[in-house]
Amino acid sequence: MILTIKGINKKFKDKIAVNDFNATLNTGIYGLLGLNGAGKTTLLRILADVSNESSGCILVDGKNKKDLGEKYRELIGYLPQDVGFYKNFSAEKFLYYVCALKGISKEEGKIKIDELLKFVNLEKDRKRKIGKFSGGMKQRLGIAQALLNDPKILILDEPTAGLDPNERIRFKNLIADISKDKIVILSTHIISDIEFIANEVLVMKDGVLVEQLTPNQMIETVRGKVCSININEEMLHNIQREFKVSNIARENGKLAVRIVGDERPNILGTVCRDEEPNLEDVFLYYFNDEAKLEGGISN
Ligand SMILES: Nc1ncnc2c1ncn2[C@@H]1O[C@H](COP(=O)(O)OP(=O)(O)OP(=O)(O)O)[C@@H](O)[C@H]1O
Repeated sequence: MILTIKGINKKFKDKIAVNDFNATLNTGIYGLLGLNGAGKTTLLRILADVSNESSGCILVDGKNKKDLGEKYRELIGYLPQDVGFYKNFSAEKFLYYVCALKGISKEEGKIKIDELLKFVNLEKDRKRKIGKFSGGMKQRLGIAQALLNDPKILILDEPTAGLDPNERIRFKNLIADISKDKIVILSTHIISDIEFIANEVLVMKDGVLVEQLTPNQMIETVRGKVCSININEEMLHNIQREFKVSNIARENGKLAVRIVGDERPNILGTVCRDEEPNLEDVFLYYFNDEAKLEGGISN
């Protein structure tokens, strides 16, 4: 299956949220990466057919979303940022409710619900009220509801938001498992969420697709632009002001500072060492000054 996003534009009054977005997606996992407000949700809502594009079109194997109508929606599984769970519903009741909305019969639904609750590891919690679920459990239930109609295109909007590290790993494994015969599109602003599972990363900035590359290709785009230097602590402030710092660590009483960018510091008596780039460096490079180093100095 080939999903073609062709010249998609979305305008809200005078705001262009998605700007001439073009991409071709095959089976596999695609990470849609961008800062808050980049236009990810807007694009995913258009792909999920809950919002209309201002112009452009979405094609599945060359057929227009608008002409396919209901047939298009049957291909889609969608996990929005806010699912709108009913707190008093049990997991099982909620899934039956979604089946009804999707036009899946009770008999067919029962088989699918049993299978999916097992798959997302919520079988023993099926009778529990969603109001008592953790963030990770809710996300797994969200995935289950998106998979009820066995979609060929799975759209996940910030699926790892609010998950703890363990839940994140479990969730990533689940996605990798699902993606064998599907197009999975997953939006995030956290690079580690897609580092090892995405076949391709689509970098979105101010509504525009700026790159569509494999994680390795992305890393290659910053090769030669990552270095580290050892400095005294009092120099850190100046370095941070002038360069993009991706990591700071203490080393023998000095600070080892990792820097990303086209330019390198030229400090008398210090040597700039070339470093092997990683996706964190890529993120910092693409998102420039908007992305700030979170956390402090690692020891
Ligand atoms: N209904 C709307 N009316 C007006 N402006 C909107 C509307 N929806 C989104 N926008 C604007 O479009 C831009 C893109 O928003 P969008 O939610 O798609 O970004 P995002 O990348 O998903 O960010 P986030 O991660 O914060 O959800 C933002 O500037 C947002 O304020």
